[in-house]
Amino acid sequence: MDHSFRRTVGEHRDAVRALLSALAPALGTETVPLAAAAGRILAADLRAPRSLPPFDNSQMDGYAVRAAELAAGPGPTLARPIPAGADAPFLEPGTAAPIMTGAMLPRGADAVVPVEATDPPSFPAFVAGDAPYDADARVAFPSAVPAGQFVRAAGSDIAAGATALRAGTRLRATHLGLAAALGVAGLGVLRRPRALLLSTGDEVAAPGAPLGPGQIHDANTTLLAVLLADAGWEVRAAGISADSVGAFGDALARELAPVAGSGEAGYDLVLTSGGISKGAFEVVRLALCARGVDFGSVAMQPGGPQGAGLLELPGARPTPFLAFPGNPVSSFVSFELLLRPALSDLLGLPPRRVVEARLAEGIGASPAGKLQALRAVFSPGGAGGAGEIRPVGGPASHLLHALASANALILVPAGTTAASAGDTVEALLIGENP
Ligand SMILES: Nc1nc2c(c(=O)[nH]1)N[C@H]1C(S)=C(S)[C@@H](COP(=O)(O)OP(=O)(O)OC[C@H]3O[C@@H](n4cnc5c(N)ncnc54)[C@H](O)[C@@H]3O)O[C@H]1N2
Ligand code: MOO
Repeated sequence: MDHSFRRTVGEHRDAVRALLSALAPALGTETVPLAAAAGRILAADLRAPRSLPPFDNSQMDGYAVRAAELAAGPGPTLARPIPAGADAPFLEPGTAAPIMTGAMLPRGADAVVPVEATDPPSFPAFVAGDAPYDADARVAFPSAVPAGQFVRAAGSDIAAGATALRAGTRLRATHLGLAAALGVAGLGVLRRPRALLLSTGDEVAAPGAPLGPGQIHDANTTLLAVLLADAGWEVRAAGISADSVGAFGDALARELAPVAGSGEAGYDLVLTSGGISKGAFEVVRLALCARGVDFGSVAMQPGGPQGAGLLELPGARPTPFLAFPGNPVSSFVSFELLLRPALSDLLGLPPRRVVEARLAEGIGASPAGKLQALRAVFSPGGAGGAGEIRPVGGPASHLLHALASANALILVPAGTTAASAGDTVEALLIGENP
């Protein structure tokens, strides 16, 4: 491989995909209780161990009846009420059984008449147990009731043995509610991949720490940790390494030392920020260019400087490694354009949506030959019309405030250097995934 690459966004994205492609099969699985499975990836198809509903039951508070009897002649007399959570006794011909929503439909019945459709429109006192059972209580029923009315048939939601959830599903509340209804207490999910995050720079201090002259607070650790955690990763934030090749190498070696007893490093990805461009103290590049990592430039702005490779440190397992640029917006754009697509492929992370939108104001000075990602606010159009998009801040990669107020990245193609108000552009939505 060329050790100082120049790549298009697509080429580097593919390189990142290739680097991480071994990840999913190597993750292994674990079984977790349902409440802990939210956001995790289902490891194998879940087959329904029973039907839902498990038995025919009533959809209304009312009376279980034989529909044909109502049309035929004198109304049925009242049987004893059917308690919920119990086996329903056979419905004798000529009778109607008071039944509550969810109670088992008695054999012999084929429809339910809601109580408000009868006369009187409320249950006699014995139904609630407020009076002794009264075989002489009379209720008038409508005469035309279709068979099946208000009956929830066994298996009408899902039949026993059918596939309830597919392997690869990123589990949400609705999936887990279904598993719970099927009586499944825990699910086999992919082990969460583990990432090690390391920020670099003598000028960078942890949020909360006092700042010396020329120092700034570390935005990247938080930004990247949250992006990875949202994507289902377990993240160890190893802090900030000084701008010294020795200190950086020591920090990496310490973090990647084999986990006691397992003989393996515990990370599936190491991600650094900063220290990779053309300065005099580019620690990441200097420390790792001879250790399996390639550094170079990708035709995008922000996010041009990049490093990627299989990190080889003595005593540690080769580990996928990515180096993002230090500017916070560059790190964010690198995650969205280069890393997220690989995570979507591997881990079922929903891809970001790309939309077309009309520019509310013109844009200019996009660098020739580079894809530019401009921060912007997208407003969806009404009634099928294209939405509108308005750039916020500017193209520079230190503008975190503008990034925080953006919900989209305008993607200005490599061949375009300017566009006018009213032109249609493509934008990546970076707000909540649908
Ligand atoms: N002569 C050149 N200089 C630069 C070039 C170039 O092509 N020629 N490229 C510029 C571009 S583009 C970028 S992006 C940056 C990338 O630089 P590095 O990845 O080496 O990052 P640093 O120099 O360490 O930092 C850049 C910038 O970001 C700030 N920073 C770093 N870490 C953090 C953090 N964790 N939280 C907040 N801010 C951080 C740092 O203070 C710098 O201001 O290089 C350009 N230079
Ligand atoms: O690529 Mo740098 O990320 O423009 O600021």
